Amino acid sequence: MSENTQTHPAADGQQLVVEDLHAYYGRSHVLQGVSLKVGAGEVVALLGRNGAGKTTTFRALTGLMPRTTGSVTLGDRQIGRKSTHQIAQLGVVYVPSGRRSFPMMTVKENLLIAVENSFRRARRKQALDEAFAMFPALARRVNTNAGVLSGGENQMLKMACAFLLQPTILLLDEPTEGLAPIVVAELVEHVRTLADTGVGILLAEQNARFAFQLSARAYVLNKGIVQMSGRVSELAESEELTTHLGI
Ligand SMILES: Nc1ncnc2c1ncn2[C@@H]1O[C@H](COP(=O)(O)OP(=O)(O)OP(=O)(O)O)[C@@H](O)[C@H]1O
Repeated sequence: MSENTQTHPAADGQQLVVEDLHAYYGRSHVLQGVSLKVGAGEVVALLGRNGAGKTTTFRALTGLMPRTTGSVTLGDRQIGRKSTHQIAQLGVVYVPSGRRSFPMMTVKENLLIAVENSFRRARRKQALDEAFAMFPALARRVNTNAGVLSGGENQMLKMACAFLLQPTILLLDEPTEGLAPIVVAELVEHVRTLADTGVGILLAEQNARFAFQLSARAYVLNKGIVQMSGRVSELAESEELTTHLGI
């Protein structure tokens, strides 16, 4: 991964543009022409019920689906045909839902894996310090095995690891899944702080209330199709939204 003069340069202003994305599991045509945009420093919600296609969208954007068509660009680069590793190196980083940190390794060891991928030795300590400053709860658990963290702490660890990969665009998949409301409220602040560093965030959520606190724009998926999109201030008033999300 490329080095920059600052430890965490704000993302370089590149926009993610997805046009007419189709994805298939075998014969099952799951995404049927998804188009969306995410700009630098923007939090954009990707809403939809269970099975609407949110995770499949993220998998398709990061080279994890067996068959896709359509165009995915980051800035002026086509990334749609690249490998998962190359896509991450170019700055599109996927944070899956559920518990996926290395459970038998400590918080610090998990973070070091990300740091060693992204920074030369001389800059690693500074980068780690920045991650701990951004997620103070992790600083208090530095030598704790990731496997015994609470759900909220684990989510923070995943977000901190992603931050250390110096993303341009973060794909955050249901960060609130299974978390208590008080922890969800704390996560709002962390997602905002990440976006304030210039990272564009595409936030997949069933929890529309959480997503609406963070996002100015949203896309609503239903059966692999973008059924609605626009400004959250307008979508939130729509009865159609209630039908699509069951809220
Ligand atoms: N490995 C798979 N093989 C076949 N079909 C799959 C597979 N994974 C998901 N699907 C199907 O693809 C569709 C979209 O699922 P996806 O997981 O993308 O939805 P989602 O919006 O992320 O929902 P959830 O919140 O439940 O993850 C669903 O109909 C689902 O059953």
